[in-house]
Amino acid sequence: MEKAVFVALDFDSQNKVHELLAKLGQPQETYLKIGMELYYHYGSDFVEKLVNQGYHIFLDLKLHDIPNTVYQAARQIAHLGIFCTTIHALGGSEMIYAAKKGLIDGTPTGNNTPKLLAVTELTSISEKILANEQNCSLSMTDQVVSLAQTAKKAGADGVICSPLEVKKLKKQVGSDFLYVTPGIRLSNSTTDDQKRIATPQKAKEFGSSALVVGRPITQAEDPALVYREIKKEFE
Ligand SMILES: O=C(O)c1cc(=O)[nH]c(=O)n1[C@@H]1O[C@H](COP(=O)(O)O)[C@@H](O)[C@H]1O
Repeated sequence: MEKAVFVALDFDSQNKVHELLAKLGQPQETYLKIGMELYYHYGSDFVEKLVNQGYHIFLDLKLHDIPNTVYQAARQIAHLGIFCTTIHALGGSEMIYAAKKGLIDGTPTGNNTPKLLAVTELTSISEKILANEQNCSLSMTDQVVSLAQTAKKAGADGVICSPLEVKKLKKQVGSDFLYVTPGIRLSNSTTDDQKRIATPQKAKEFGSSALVVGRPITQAEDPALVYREIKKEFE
């Protein structure tokens, strides 16, 4: 996982996924993220197909429910042979603990338990939205640190956050925890709906463990070129 670049497959059809993978021309060790869009369309068969082809799959379903429901869902997810999955840290420590236990209990003997990543504040949330809509009196960084501390205590393996928070997180939460960062944009990319962004180079300087990149790669004229550029900048 260290220094992985997860390509976010935010597509509405399998054909588009296969077209992109053919363009990337990458062998099996590629890290891919499957999100709600593909999962709700094709279900777990599609996930298992890519797992069986040897890809490292980040299944991003962002679970957020009562602990028992999340435990049962995580137990099912653990059968799929995926590399990591997500929950919302805002669900609280009991829910995070239940997710971790579900992943452990559901992992078939001999397989690795999927890593559990807790989403802190989405990278589409600004300081202003945090204050005005979530009524949070902490600064963004302090709120992310607080959620990460809760997630770590409850057994998560890492968090999803913006690269902008990683430096402080490493100091206050520790280096023995994963900091996986979306909100990645090259200096010439559009920001789209992302608010807390950084370049791969900056993410590297701040200490991100891994990147999540969607549109800058998937919507590029030459996705393989951009993918290689991002990997080179980050590694
Ligand atoms: O959990 C995530 O992966 C995630 C968390 C977050 O805070 N922000 C965020 O953008 N993501 C995901 O990362 C990807 C970013 O996509 P792009 O903005 O197209 O690079 C999307 O698949 C999002 O679902």
